[in-house]
Amino acid sequence: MSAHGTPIPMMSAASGPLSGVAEVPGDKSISHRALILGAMAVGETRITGLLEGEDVLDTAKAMRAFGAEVTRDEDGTWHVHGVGVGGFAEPDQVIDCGNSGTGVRLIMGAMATSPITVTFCGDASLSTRPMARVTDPLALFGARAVGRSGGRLPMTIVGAADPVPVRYSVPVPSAQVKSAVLLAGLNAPGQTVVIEKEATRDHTERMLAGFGAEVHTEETDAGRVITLTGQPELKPQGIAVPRDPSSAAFPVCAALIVPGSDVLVPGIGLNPTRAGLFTTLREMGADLTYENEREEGGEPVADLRARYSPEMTGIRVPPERAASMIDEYPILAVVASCAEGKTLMTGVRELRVKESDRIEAMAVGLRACGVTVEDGEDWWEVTGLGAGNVPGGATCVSHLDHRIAMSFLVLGLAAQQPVSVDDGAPIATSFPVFEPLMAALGARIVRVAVEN
Ligand SMILES: O=C(O)C1=C[C@@H](OP(=O)(O)O)[C@@H](O)[C@H](O)C1
Ligand SMILES: C=C(OP(=O)(O)O)C(=O)O
Repeated sequence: MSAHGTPIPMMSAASGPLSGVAEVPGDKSISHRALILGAMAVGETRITGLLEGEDVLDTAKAMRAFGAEVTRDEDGTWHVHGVGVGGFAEPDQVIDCGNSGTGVRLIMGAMATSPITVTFCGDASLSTRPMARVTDPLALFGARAVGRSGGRLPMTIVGAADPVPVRYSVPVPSAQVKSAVLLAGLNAPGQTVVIEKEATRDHTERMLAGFGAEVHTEETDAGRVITLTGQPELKPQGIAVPRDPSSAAFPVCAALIVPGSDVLVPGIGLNPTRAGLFTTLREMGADLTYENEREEGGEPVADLRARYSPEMTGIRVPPERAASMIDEYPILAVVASCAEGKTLMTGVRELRVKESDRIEAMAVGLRACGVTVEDGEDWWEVTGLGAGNVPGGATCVSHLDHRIAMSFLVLGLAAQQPVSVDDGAPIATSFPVFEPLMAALGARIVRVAVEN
């Protein structure tokens, strides 16, 4: 089964130098938040650069079901007419969040302090992912959740009619959990406090402040303490979504491992809570430079230039960096396969509960491509073979996971034999223009016809 339809088998093969400019689409995390906060503001929010991937389109659909008016101009500008904090209507249909953990968890938070009852579902991947991490703190506000065993979707949330504010220490490093609690806190009276030991992406805090909410972050010995004052009137915004560093990772890493490549990826968001991969690649010896560093819409941005880097070496990636590159470990493992020596990644337990168990999915596929990978619950280690030495030649299983599919397709560009993936359909959840964008750089990535 694919994310939203028929599987699309794909294959990639050794390519000539990749060159050109790769304009990757808008940031997925920021796009979800722009739609949700736009729907909770009073008046019209205007969004440019919104990611039009399936995950975000499912969130747009959900916001309509809650009563917001969400429209798109022909030029790709989106408009959200919000209903105000506490103004969500009860949807008359099940909210299908497709493949998106961010979508379902943030929307659960946003509705949990309104007196409405909502049933959520998702695809086969999302239906395996843990939701108790969100419904536990939402229960403290007074919301009730009934789902499948193990706290899985489909799940119904009965929102709190008289919510109370909450003080919550997030037990796992998760921006989705933090954001769900903050969004729930919007419609609770008084102050909601979230404490996170490890800093995770802070787009919700930044955007809440942009919409006029009173939100403060304090760095303490216990971690980040975020305090939100409830029941604000959110003021609609103009939001320019920066390009997604998690999508930029694919053309950047492809350029580093394909001989002769020189690729420019302009306008990439380099919020420090997201940029860990690029720091790691530079430590490995990648020829990766930041050009034209600037600030756009309150986020640091630069043009990334990546050139073929045959001399990269394996490193130990520090566990405290994990949150800032959590979605980038699969593609880092591909680069690590083409570097000299071992790359050890620790503190990465969370990779096991993404769209797939990403350590397992990558380890199995890389081994089939001739790379040695060892792993434990919270770590994995890739033994690099050096530039040009990865055999490839396998069909890898994507497990409904866009990042697994894209990672193996990038590996095939630098491997000795082509690499196939059983299903590239999930790529459309986050990077709908991956195929034409990579083709324009010179990458040989094709769909494989299925015989009936
Ligand atoms: O808040 C977000 O937008 C996201 C948070 C991360 O998930 P967790 O919060 O589960 O770590 C990340 O993996 C996901 O792609 C997007
Ligand atoms: C983990 C991811 O997304 P989500 O949790 O929103 O499904 C991702 O995009 O890599």
